[in-house]
Amino acid sequence: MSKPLLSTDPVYQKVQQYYDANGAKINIKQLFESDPKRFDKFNLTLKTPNDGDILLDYSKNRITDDVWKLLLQLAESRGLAKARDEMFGGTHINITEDRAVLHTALRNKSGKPVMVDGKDVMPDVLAVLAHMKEFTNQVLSGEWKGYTGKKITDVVNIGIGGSDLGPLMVTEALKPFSKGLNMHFVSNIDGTHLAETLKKISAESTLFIIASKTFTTQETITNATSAKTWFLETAKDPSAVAKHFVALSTNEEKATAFGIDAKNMFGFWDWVGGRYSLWSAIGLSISLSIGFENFEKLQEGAYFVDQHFQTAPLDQNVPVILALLGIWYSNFYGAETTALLPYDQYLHRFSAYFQQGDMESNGKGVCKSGKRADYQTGPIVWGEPGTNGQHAFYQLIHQGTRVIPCDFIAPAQTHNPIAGGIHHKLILANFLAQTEALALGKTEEQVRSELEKAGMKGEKLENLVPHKVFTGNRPTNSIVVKKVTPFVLGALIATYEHKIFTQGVIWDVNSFDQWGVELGKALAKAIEGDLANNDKVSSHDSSTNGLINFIKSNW
Ligand SMILES: O=P(O)(O)OC[C@H]1O[C@@](O)(CO)[C@@H](O)[C@@H]1O
Repeated sequence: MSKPLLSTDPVYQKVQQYYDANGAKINIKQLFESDPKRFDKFNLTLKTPNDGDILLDYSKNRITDDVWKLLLQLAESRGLAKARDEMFGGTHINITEDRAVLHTALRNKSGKPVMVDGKDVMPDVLAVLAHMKEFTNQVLSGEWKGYTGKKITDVVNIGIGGSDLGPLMVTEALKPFSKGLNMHFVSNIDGTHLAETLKKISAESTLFIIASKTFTTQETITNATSAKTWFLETAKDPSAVAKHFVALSTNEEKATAFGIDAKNMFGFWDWVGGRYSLWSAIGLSISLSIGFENFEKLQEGAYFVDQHFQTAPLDQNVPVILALLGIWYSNFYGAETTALLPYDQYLHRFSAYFQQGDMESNGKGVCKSGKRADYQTGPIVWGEPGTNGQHAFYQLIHQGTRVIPCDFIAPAQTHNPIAGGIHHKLILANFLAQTEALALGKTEEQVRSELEKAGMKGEKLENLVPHKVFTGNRPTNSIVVKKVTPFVLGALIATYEHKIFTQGVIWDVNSFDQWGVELGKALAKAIEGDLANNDKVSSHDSSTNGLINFIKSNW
């Protein structure tokens, strides 16, 4: 049963009224001045079994007790609890594809069944995990040999979107846990991506993973075909393919048609969305990189947050808190983007991962009811690791005209305490300073006083002052973990998955289909034909005709 448009929800309208009356007056610095213990009220700690605490500090936000209560009521009025139970319960909440959404089943450590259409899917899930474990151990032990008898030294994951971004992000984030294989990721159909990778590997000691939920994605099949051709130029014997190619897919028919041996197939199911699939067979490259035991710890971290998300009261629920803050800024303050800023170099692909995770889930303009949303839905997600971002775009975040809610993520401990730990102390100091500066800013009086102390005066000083004022009042969340471990990373990823889910419920969009990627693919197919010869084209709009004809006159 579809919901009324968010804008017609009585609680939403109360939030709007509160915003209209107070939004412009809420000032983070004043909130801290009026309540020096503000942090105590707006922070939450998750106590993990063996990986330390995870702290969420959401006090540096433009929220008062009153609006926070209203936002929590909004989550209730939009039926979050019921929607959450439907997801975990296997209801076909992906209504346009008539599918359940159960990436959570992949990491279900309860020992209890998960029913999809009357069938417990856990035996199949566990069977694939067992196959992944066996294969991982065979490769890492050297038992699995290439066609010349050499052990595998390099793994090339060929996939795109959810079949690339998750494995790439996680293997980068958990490099300290690497078991020693050289990991490569090829995603772009631009031949450069594969060509540059092939320069680094030897056919006889490389395992190619063809990762594709549908096994129809043009980029992946093109790259896989070229990789197989390259491989056979050396190996010659087609039977060697079975030792060097495996497939991760829901489509066994297409994978075997490609030439993958059925026993080298690692399957998953249509109730696993591509951008939620790293927990599935798609995570095989992760398992090969860090070992199956660490892959399971990654899953356990996600399961820990699944439990938290399902059981914690909404006002003590980390994904819900992050979701409601995002709604407050996007639907009321008009923020169009949100920045993910990990202060940990290993997490350098974290933001890129959630560009797909968030924007492909909630980048929807039509609600589940079929009505067009007359309010903002999914934000633009972006970001780079600190401190690099500080030297690229923090000028805009600090002094620009836009509200950019930022999530900072930082580990108390580094994996690389080089130079006596000074590097880590400095990155932590920068992380802490940035959130403080964004919240509190620097007043005109402070600027003037500083410039006068530096000996500046008169017109020169007056002209400079406005340019050096920091308005502050720029909202941030800080998530601090003890150390980035497989468990902690799994918890972080699941936290954001459930934040995205929660926002999708409130906006009433289907967070689990992605029809928006289809039109471009279809048009590309048509243009492929135009590029098959040197004839001038005139069948498109004048821009596309002009572009095609220019390319043809220059190739
Ligand atoms: O895993 P596959 O089926 O090759 O899809 C790859 C990616 O393509 C999409 O854009 C869907 O077409 C993403 O949703 C998906 O993760």
